[in-house]
Amino acid sequence: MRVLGVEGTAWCASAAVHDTETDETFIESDAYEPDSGGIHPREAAEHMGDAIPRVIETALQRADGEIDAVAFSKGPGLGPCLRVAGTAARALAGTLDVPLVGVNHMVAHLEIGRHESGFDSPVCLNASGANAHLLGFHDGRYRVLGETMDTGVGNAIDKFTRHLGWSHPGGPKVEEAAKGGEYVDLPYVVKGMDFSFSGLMSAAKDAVGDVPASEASGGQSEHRSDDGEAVENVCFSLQEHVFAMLTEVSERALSLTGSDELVLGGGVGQNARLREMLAEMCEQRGAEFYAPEPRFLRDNAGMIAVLGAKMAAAGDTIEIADSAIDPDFRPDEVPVTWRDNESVAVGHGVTDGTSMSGLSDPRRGAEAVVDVQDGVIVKRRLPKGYRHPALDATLRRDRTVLEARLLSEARKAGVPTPLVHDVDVPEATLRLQHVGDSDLADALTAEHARELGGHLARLHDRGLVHGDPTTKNVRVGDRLFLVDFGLGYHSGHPEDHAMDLHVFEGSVAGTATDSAAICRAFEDGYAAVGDDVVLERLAEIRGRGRYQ
Ligand SMILES: C[C@@H](O)[C@H](NC(=O)OP(=O)(O)OC[C@H]1O[C@@H](n2cnc3c(N)ncnc32)[C@H](O)[C@@H]1O)C(=O)O
Ligand SMILES: [Fe+2]
Repeated sequence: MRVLGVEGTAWCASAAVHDTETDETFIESDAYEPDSGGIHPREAAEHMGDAIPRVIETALQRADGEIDAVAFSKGPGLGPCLRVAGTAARALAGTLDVPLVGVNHMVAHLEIGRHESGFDSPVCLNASGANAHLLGFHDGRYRVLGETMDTGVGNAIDKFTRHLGWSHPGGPKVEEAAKGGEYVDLPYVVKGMDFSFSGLMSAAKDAVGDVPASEASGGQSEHRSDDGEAVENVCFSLQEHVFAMLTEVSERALSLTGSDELVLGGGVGQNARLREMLAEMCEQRGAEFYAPEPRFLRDNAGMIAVLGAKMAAAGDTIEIADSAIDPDFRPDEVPVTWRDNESVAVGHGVTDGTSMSGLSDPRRGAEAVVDVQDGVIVKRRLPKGYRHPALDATLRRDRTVLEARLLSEARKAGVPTPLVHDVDVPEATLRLQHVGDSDLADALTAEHARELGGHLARLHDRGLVHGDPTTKNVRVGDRLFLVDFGLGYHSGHPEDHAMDLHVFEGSVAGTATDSAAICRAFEDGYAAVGDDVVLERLAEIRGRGRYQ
């Protein structure tokens, strides 16, 4: 089968032909480059109007007119651009009298890595301009295991470079400038498998200070402002922080799902440092890592044609009348018709291993290695080779200290936690009481979810946030125990409390079969003890469109 793909979500006007017999993909692209600033939706749509017919013509010539289906990006993306590309795709399917396939651009970023790697059921990190999220297949859909709470990763970096006056896109220029840089401290914000860039980007802008207009031009690494840190140092550190955050949450997703395969997708995936960190993390934990070649990472119609072919083969085509574009099309809205209903979430994962009982072999979680010595849990945060040593030392120390403190504060708030026998800060090691018989992930009932809801409400009431309350960080015995407070902190803000609930529900949606009933019981349990404002904020977080 030969499928012609059309891509036009934002900056890249592209058409491609994928041949399923030979597995060859021809791609013709024409990029929009703004004269100044970021992407202007109207200008980008004008570019689409010019370039889409041209790239389609080239692709058609290449295919000698033999096309069995036309696939196009239905969303997410910029409405004006999507409309132009969608109209062209519809017209072409009509003219050729072949079926039309509506593809989700984010799922395409993921599927191209799965296709190329031959992996069965990987976790996928999508690191693109307007998005950043982790996806895992479960119960017939790609579930969002974690994502940015504000801007996409590429857009965050591009905004920083706009502050420097550098032209769009900024990502490759930061990569270049970072080569001469040294480490400076910046904020690092990870909440379970979610993360946020806004604080980090403001701090990076503050660190460089005001950039004189005369210097704000091309994005060379020697730019220095009068009152701030050298630009190359900030670029270097920005990469170290942003990519370590993405690598950490990827590792947590591998742990939570028990998967040992990771694929990368999206334009930021072209960055060598990000790929290096992900590869090193996977190697350290014995997982496989695959990054597609650059032409399949940045926006391109090849990935649309490849997924379009799989969908067409599964009969997943649409009528013209149902082919409206959707600028907010989320990946978890797509019924996955082209895969067997297997699942990445096999539930054998460990996040920090605190849950391991009586094991002779140490177990490696996302966060730490845990073993049992004389009935006592020994939890060591070993250095992570992928992180810059200074960042690594800070995170290991701070998290060890905070974990010990929050475990005891939580107990005072009436929430069962293991006793802390000993804290060794230089070695980032805790000795903890062994609690419970299994993880909540292996004993996930509505009753337990309700009890957990109550415990989180008690924590929040005392101004404590767990930070990572997944089903793997709760132990079940005669009662529930909360463990692994390493991402915890103090806050009385409803947003932070609601994020705890969001993280728990994300871990349930990614792994459990009856997730709706579990989440209902969880929220009931929370409502019985806690503040309604937090549940209202949770609904708001859930409804937030994150395509910025
Ligand atoms: C909705 C859709 O239009 C959007 N696509 C998109 O944003 O284009 P994509 O090609 O996946 O990613 C572009 C981003 O990728 C960044 N980028 C490109 N090369 C980079 C590099 N070497 N290092 C860091 N970032 C890089 C650019 O700065 C830009 O922000 C998306 O997938 O979110
Ligand atoms: Fe993209």
